[in-house]
Amino acid sequence: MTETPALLPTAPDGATPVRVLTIAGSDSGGGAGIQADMRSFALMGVHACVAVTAVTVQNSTGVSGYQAIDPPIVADQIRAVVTDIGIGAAKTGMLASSAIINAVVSTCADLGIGGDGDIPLVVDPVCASMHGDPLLAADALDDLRAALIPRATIVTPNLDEVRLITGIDVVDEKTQRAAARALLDLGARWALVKGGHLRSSDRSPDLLLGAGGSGETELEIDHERIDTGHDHGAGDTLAAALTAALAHGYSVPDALRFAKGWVTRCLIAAYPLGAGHGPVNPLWRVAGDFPPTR
Ligand SMILES: Nc1ncnc2c1ncn2[C@@H]1O[C@H](COP(=O)(O)OP(=O)(O)O)[C@@H](O)[C@H]1O
Ligand SMILES: Cc1ncc(COP(=O)(O)OP(=O)(O)O)c(N)n1
Repeated sequence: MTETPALLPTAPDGATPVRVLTIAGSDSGGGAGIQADMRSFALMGVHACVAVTAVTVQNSTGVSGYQAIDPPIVADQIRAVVTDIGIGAAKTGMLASSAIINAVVSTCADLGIGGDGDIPLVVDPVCASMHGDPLLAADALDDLRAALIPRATIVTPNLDEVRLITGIDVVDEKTQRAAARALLDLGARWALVKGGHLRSSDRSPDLLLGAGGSGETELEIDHERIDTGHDHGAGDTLAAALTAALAHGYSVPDALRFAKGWVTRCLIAAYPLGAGHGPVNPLWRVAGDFPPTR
């Protein structure tokens, strides 16, 4: 078995890199949402296109409001970049409302993103910020379950999101597995139940379940907990790394091995910001000597 590399291959100077699309909300504090995606994508060496779904008013202490984008404008952003620039994979983050979920789902279906299409779709089912501020209307949960999750190549809820979506309270490995199965039953090809919020544990175990080869594949991917209060954007960063690796053609389990290494390294480098929680930090990639330009 070959080892999953810690970094993705990069394109030589002047060559078009692998492209991805993030369909997500803006975080004015720069730590989560589109901003987390963009900085991780850039530092992983992929070109990221963007479909903005909402503009949040957010800092390190929470989200005080947001303005959702008109659903046809969200759909048009997706169509404009996919039909011109082309992408190897896409991810969804904050989608704010049922109307945006449905616009995203029907546009992705038209363009072969997720479902049985050729372009993998990572669904990070963002429902609320880490402070509990809502980022998805409560009446949009049915469409999340019935329309978006069935298009997901992989769905990546945290424990709060899994409880809202499946009703299962994950407290240990058994309930984590039951929750992953419930997500597959909703129609996702793969389900990753993240253990970042299993606060009782000194580990951070994520459980992946899905269809691989002849039967079902299960992978528990674990890391010692990093002792940091600065984990804002961890879920976005993990999903962005999964998306980049899938765009490079990795299998879902290998993409997860890469992504877990990436987010763990970003948690080690996380820094304080403002009065609340600071962000996970992919800027470790630019530390060190600047390489010669010629
Ligand atoms: N303190 C931590 N130490 C190690 N890994 C962590 C820590 N917090 C989160 N993770 C990992 O980061 C990823 C994102 O998880 P999580 O924080 O649960 O997502 P979200 O940001 O969506 O709430 C998962 O792989 C999780 O296991
Ligand atoms: C605009 C926006 N999108 C997503 C989130 C949530 O980010 P996530 O990485 O799930 O993590 P938390 O830091 O909130 O746990 C957000 N806050 N804003």
